[in-house]
Amino acid sequence: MLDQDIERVLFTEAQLDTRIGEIAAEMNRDYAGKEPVLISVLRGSFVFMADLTRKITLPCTVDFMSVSSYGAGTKSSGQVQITKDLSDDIEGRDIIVVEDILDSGNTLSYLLEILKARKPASVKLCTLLDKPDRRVKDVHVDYSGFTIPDEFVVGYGLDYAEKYRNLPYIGILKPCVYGGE
Ligand SMILES: O=P(O)(O)OC[C@H]1O[C@H](OP(=O)(O)OP(=O)(O)O)[C@H](O)[C@@H]1O
Ligand code: HPA
Ligand SMILES: [Mg+2]
Repeated sequence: MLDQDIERVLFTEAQLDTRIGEIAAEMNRDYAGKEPVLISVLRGSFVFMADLTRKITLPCTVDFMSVSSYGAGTKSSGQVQITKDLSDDIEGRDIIVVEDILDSGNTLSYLLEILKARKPASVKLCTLLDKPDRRVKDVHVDYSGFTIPDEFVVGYGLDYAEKYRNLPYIGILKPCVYGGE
């Protein structure tokens, strides 16, 4: 059972649902009269993206980009690779980048630079989790779900070595699972 590898639950399904409703309500106000493009950063943000977009009542479009920097470990390699690019042009569009977690900042600082170079009308960042203790790159966040301590978390899209993404809650992984103390 996946549950056995979890030290403690950080956010339950109900807590996630409530907070995501609040973020969507803010977006519904901020983008009234506009038609933003929500860009999901795969793979980690797929669950958050699905729940967030269903709470957005504005006309919007979705697109997907895939980047990877963690491989099978718990520390950023610092090397970010685009493994799938967007399907559509974003020039002149209001874009909202949707991420599961902002940790070292390596992924998003790289990604945001690439997206800004494509001349969108505006760029905002929405991250479900923010882990500021491990930041090495400065990244401005517009919508943040929760600030979390310096622990490796999994579930609700977040993985360790590609596992645990299907847990419906967010939990702290037992360090013994990844060889920590
Ligand atoms: O701020 P950072 O230290 O860069 O970490 C955050 C990024 O790392 C994870 O992705 P990962 O590279 O593991 O790919 P994944 O989304 O497929 O799990 C996570 O989903 C974020 O995209
Ligand atoms: O705490 C984390 N959990 C899962 N993936 C991650 N990518 C960066 N930080 C994390
Ligand atoms: Mg990951």
